[in-house]
This record gives sequence, structure tokens and C-alpha cells, in this order.
Amino acid sequence: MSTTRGFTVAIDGPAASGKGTISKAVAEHFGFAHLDTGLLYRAVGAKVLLGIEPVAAARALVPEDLDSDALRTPEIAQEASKVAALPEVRAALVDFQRSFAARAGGAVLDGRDIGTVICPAAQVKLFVIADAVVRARRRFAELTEKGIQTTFEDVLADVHARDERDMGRVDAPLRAADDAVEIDTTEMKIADAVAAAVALIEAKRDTGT
Ligand SMILES: Nc1ncnc2c1ncn2[C@@H]1O[C@H](COP(=O)(O)OP(=O)(O)O)[C@@H](O)[C@H]1O
Ligand SMILES: Nc1ccn([C@@H]2O[C@H](COP(=O)(O)OP(=O)(O)O)[C@@H](O)[C@H]2O)c(=O)n1
Repeated sequence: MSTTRGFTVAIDGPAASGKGTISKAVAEHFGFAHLDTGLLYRAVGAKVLLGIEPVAAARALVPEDLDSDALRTPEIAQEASKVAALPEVRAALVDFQRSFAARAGGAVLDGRDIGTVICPAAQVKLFVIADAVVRARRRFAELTEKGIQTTFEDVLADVHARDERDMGRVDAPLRAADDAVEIDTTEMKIADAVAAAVALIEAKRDTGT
């Protein structure tokens, strides 16, 4: 088995496709550190909603800003995808993500541009997708469970709007890297999606390719 030093797993995909769930589980399985990079953009979005200028907010971000569960609202998700279209905001967040990826012991990063821009040399790249209606159903259930008032229609609209903005922006648009492996979770149970990801990572670790 090859060393896990500097071993990076990049997991990208659209909103609520299951990439965070898979990332957390594989990080636990392999003992890797995990960074949900969406939290960086959500934290900037939250500050913008408080009246702070986006680039200044991105440059001033500290790890403690990522701790809050309050970042998981649809309002902040929308604002996150707006600030994420600003090249200077993205540029301000690159070093933090790359340092995280390089840590000893291995790292999993999930987001939109990890395999394409942040870690183009990642040893494993996964692109997680699912049907938009299924994604919205899952996200609606999650938000309702957390006591956040919303409707399925609003969640579906949020998913569509963010997908379009994230895929359509000029800087680091959401797309699969040429060497990414796609996992479609539409009809998969969480355990099966995680098992598929674990198997792909095992194979890369064992061959060292
Ligand atoms: N394969 C799956 N089957 C059913 N529910 C899932 C599956 N994967 C994720 N979920 C649920 O869908 C919601 C969104 O998943 P999450 O991992 O947060 O997506 P993302 O990180 O891509 O936004 C969560 O409530 C999660 O528990
Ligand atoms: N690497 C990343 C991660 C998130 N984002 C942006 O941040 C928003 C929120 O990301 P997220 O991963 O928390 O969203 P969900 O997939 O959890 O709904 C996305 O809609 C993107 O606009 C990005 O541009 N690049």
C-alpha cells in the first residue's frame, strides 16, 4: 500500500448530490481530514448578508467562521453561489484549500472545483451527481428535520438556480475533471454510494496511481 502522505481525494458535484455525506464517510474510513469547501463560500455569503463587502469578507475569513450550523440555510446557500462567481473571492480562498489538501495523513475536499482547479493533481477525483428532483427531495427533508421552514418547490428552485449559476460562471465553473469518476446517487442508498467511493479510493491507494 502506498503512503497516505499528501494523498488527496477531490469530490465535486452539484447541490445536495451527496458529496458531503460521501466525503465525511470516506474521511472517517481512511482517517483523512475533511474540508467541506462549500462552507467557505457560505461563510462569505453570510458576511455579505450582514453588509460586509464580499472580497474583504473572503480575505478576512478565519477557520472559526466555518463552525456554525447556521450556515446551512437556503438564503445563505443562494448568497454563497453569488459570491462564488466573483474571481477575487475565489482567489482569496485558494491557499487555505491547497494547504489543507497537502496535510500529512491524507485529505478529502468536497466542492465544485476541487478536481479541476484547487487540486488538479489529486490522486482520486469523484464527481457525484443525482437527479435534481431527488436532490431537492433529500435537501427538503434535511432542512425540515432541522426545523428550517421552507417548501419543496422553493428548495427545487434553489437547486436549479445554484446549478445554473455554478455551471455557467466563467471562473472555475462546476464540471467534472476529465479524469474524474462519476457516481450517480439517484438510486443508491447512502451505504452503497459510500462503498463505491471507498472501493475507488482503495484501488488508487493500492496501485499508487
Ligand atoms: N444516496 C443517498 N440516498 C439518500 N439520501 C442521501 C444520499 N446521499 C445523501 N443523502 C442525503 O441528502 C442530503 C444531501 O446530502 P449532502 O451529502 O449534504 O449533499 P451535498 O454535500 O452534495 O450538498 C442529506 O440529507 C443526506 O443525508
Ligand atoms: N468549491 C466550491 C464549493 C462551493 N461553491 C459555491 O458555494 C455554494 C454552496 O456550496 P455547498 O457545497 O455548501 O452547497 P451544497 O452542495 O451543500 O448545497 C455552491 O452553490 C457554489 O456556488 C463553489 O463555488 N466552489
